[in-house]
Amino acid sequence: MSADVVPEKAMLLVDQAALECALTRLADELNASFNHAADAVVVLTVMNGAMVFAGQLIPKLQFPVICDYLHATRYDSANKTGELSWKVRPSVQLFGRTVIVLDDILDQGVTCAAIKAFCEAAGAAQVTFVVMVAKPSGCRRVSFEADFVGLPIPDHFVFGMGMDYSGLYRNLPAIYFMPKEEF
Ligand SMILES: O=P(O)(O)OC[C@H]1O[C@H](OP(=O)(O)OP(=O)(O)O)[C@H](O)[C@@H]1O
Ligand code: HPA
Repeated sequence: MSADVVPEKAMLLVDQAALECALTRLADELNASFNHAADAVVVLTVMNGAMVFAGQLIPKLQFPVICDYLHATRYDSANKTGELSWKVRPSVQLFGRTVIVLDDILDQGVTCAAIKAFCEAAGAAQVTFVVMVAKPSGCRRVSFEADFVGLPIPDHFVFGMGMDYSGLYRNLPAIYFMPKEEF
């Protein structure tokens, strides 16, 4: 997608080159941590936001993986409460498995905390959270930190690289934010 379809007043926060570096570093860290796993690792992508992140990160992983997804969202047309609503649960059995969860953004922490509780209740042996970007800990509504973070970002509403702004712009290949006065 070319820059002329970025919304007016949007500011670039992380360009494509910086994202590529962050994804390569994340993959190196994951490859170092999981290359001795005895069994295939279940990689769960959190739809919708993490689809672009996962699509770029997963091909860089060099250990056996079973790819699956879950769909959980806090905001959609049927739910404006900010509570997590589950649309699709993972299909693969998590019991006894090593699980890596990929999400695009850690903000208030509600989504990741609920997914962690779900995986633990399903009997996963180990659950590791990998997020493309993380807002500062002060943004959390529940206590949660990811195990691996691509890039720390400031507390702005961000979009692009899978993250939406009013349902749009997930296809932007970089991360943008809207200045607070425009938001
Ligand atoms: O840390 P939190 O404050 O819980 O927010 C993070 C979550 O919010 C977004 O999902 P959203 O519910 O907007 O659905 P989407 O992935 O379909 O955009 C994002 O993709 C994360 O999964
Ligand atoms: O800043 C954000 N942008 C897009 N989606 C989000 N979900 C939580 N925070 C954000």
